[in-house]
Amino acid sequence: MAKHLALVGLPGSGKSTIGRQVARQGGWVFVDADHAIEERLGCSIKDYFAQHGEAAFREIEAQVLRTLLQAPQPTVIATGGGAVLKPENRVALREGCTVFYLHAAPEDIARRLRGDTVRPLLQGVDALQRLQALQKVRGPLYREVAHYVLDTQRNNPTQVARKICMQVDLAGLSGLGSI
Ligand SMILES: Nc1ncnc2c1ncn2[C@@H]1O[C@H](COP(=O)(O)OP(=O)(O)O)[C@@H](O)[C@H]1O
Ligand SMILES: O=C(O)C1=C[C@@H](OP(=O)(O)O)[C@@H](O)[C@H](O)C1
Ligand SMILES: [Mg+2]
Repeated sequence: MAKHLALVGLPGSGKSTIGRQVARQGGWVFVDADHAIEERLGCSIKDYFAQHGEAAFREIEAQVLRTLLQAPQPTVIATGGGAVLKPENRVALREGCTVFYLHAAPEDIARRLRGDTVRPLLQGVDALQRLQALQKVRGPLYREVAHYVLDTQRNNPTQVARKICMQVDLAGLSGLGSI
């Protein structure tokens, strides 16, 4: 039985912002997986990437995700944009959560993230081109893992959060633990 609610999507799709609002609106616990990873690492994800590389980060990310999914209380989890890359993460997310894919076009996300300095995959490159490449690889993976797909482009974060809460209510998922 699914117990948690997870948000997946490209970096900048709004997982952290909207996840926090969904939890507030629905009275659930919120966890940002990236924050949990940084607590575990004792440094920023950006610094960890620079020192150890992406593959090492993905191992830690998978371990932290596994821990979060074991939480006894229903939790809204904002995943990192690359959490879907590992097949075992996709299986664990799909089985342990109701998963919402927050979709936005790379062009819109590039605008949202103009001036971003914390996302290692978007530093020192053409952000739009990188986001387009990420979308090509990850788009099918987000869709594979998602129970619901939401277009976030014409709605602000509060509106998207409200839509998610409505969907949770409609599908009888309120309380999440009793899906
Ligand atoms: N639906 C939206 N419309 C406009 N801006 C948004 C929307 N969702 C998120 N944002 C903005 O985009 C930026 C990245 O959001 P964030 O929640 O950090 O994304 P993620 O966690 O998916 O990387 C933030 O400045 C946030 O306010
Ligand atoms: O897309 C990615 O691979 C990543 C996205 C980041 O999270 P956001 O999606 O919240 O930016 C963070 O996990 C890390 O920088 C890697
Ligand atoms: Mg985030």
